[in-house]
Amino acid sequence: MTQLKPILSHLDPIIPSSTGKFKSSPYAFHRLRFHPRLTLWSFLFLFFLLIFFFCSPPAASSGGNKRRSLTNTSHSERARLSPNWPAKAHNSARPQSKSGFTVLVTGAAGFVGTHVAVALKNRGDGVVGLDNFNNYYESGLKKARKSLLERQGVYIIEADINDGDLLSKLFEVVHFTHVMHLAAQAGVRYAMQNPSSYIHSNVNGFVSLLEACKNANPQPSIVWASSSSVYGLNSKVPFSEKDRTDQPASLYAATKKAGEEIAHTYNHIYGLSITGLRFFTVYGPWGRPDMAYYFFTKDIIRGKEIKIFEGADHATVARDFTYIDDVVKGCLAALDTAKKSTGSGGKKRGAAQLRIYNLGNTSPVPVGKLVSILEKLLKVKARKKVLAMPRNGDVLFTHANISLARKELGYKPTTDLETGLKKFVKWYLSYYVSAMLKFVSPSFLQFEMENLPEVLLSGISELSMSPSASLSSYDAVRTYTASAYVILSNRLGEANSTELFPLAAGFNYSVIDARILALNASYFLKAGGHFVISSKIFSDPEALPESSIKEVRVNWAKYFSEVRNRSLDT
Ligand SMILES: O=C(O)[C@H]1O[C@H](OP(=O)(O)OP(=O)(O)OC[C@H]2O[C@@H](n3ccc(=O)[nH]c3=O)[C@H](O)[C@@H]2O)[C@H](O)[C@@H](O)[C@H]1O
Repeated sequence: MTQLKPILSHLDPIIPSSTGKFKSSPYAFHRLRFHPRLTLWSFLFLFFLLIFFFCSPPAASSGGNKRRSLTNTSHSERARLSPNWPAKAHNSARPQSKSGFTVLVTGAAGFVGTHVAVALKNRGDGVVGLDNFNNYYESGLKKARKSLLERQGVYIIEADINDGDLLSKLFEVVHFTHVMHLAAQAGVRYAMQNPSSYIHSNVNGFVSLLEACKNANPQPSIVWASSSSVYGLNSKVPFSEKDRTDQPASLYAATKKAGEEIAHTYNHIYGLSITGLRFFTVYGPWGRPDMAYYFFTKDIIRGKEIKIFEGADHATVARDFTYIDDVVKGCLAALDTAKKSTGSGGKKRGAAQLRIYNLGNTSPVPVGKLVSILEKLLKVKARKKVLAMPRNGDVLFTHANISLARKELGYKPTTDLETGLKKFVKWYLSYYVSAMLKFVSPSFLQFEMENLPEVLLSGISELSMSPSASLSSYDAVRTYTASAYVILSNRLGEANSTELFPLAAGFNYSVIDARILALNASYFLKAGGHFVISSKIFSDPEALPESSIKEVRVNWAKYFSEVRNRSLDT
């Protein structure tokens, strides 16, 4: 009976709640002893409470059938942080230039976060990154961005912005002058699959961060990423900051709009200086694989059909695609022009700056045009399917009016879509090819990354082989074969014969296409062949039945012995 006391204390007002004040009262004991029903109900209550506690899913990972649960660094996983993270953060935060800022970049392993963190570091600011490394998209890309940042001297803390304790500790260790808040659950359409992840990051996470900022002494100035999606169903073009933003078309947009209102509150009550930036479909190298330009590139290369959305009555869907370097300049200008927060230690001391700006390109481009630019750059014809835009949060078009940002931030985008996509495609191919090249001897392949798009079609002559290239180097690759397969139609004696090739393992199948095509191209070139790649990757190689995988392996081995013999003959 005694072990029930703390629990019963919440149920029975006659037992004092504070254990220190608890005195064993014969009256109380008497009441307990003579109310068996109360005891039974208490047991039941306790039982159901425990069941609820252990069975309820965390907010970020609540998912229905179609939902994907995102893994975030939870508070309990903080043990994964290196024990000397405060010292590392402290070092990383030290500005190199005299007038440099000390900036916390949240979402630093994300697309925009990585670019902004590098730009800040390069100009002499002290930068600490924070990222939860969730699995919304391929974690390898986030890790590669992290390595890039580490090479630049930026330390990233692996933690979630919802971890208030960690944030308070961080703000004690480092006196940030600025916070560039880019951590968010991105993506418009995914909000229908996993709505709670948007509330977790974009609402709860934002509040958690603002709480830490408001309590910090000194309070930092905050610049954060809102979104063009807040314009929702607004039809007045181009979108101006004065236009209505009360008709969000997706939960993503609604959470970004909520963020703008939350920013107002924290500015009003606590004197935090806050600047929101409405990004317009930002694209470029190190981009996000969930965005159309990125997965269109992947799918065009692999010959997979892409869906192009259109509005009612075949209306064109268009976006004001904005190149990453232009957006980074806008972010830095927002930090540079941000006034100081006025509060300290959680108290407001005067009115503080509150701003919102569009960061777009001011020239919307139809999605069809985006695809034709990619086709031109990749020299591969896309397999297109035009579809009515699903009702999943998308809007028909976006178009930024950037007069305000131009006037107050000096923001002036200079990159048109074709120029920006050219840089993206170059990066895409070099990123995925260079990763593959780690598996082969450096002398095996030497080619100009610039020429890779040629390779993908028929430009085998563009490929320059190292004189020391040898077939045995290819065998080295073979040892890594495993999880993914590509069909190559080759013209090496057997016109249009189709073979299944195992691809290099150690990578997610979705990221290897270009590397593999280049490798196979090199091999066949070495073998004296000419061939056209009409490649197609299985949409889900994991789904191949085990029996067919075995068969493929046998075919593969046979194939290579045949090819080797042939190449020796030539
Ligand atoms: O500015 C923003 O605030 C948002 O920009 C981005 O959203 P969106 O503009 O929707 O970009 P993205 O998905 O690349 O679709 C581009 C176009 O391709 C069309 N689209 C898309 C998929 C497809 O299969 N077919 C297609 O036609 C589609 O209809 C659309 O017209 C960010 O993802 C988001 O996080 C947020 O930052």
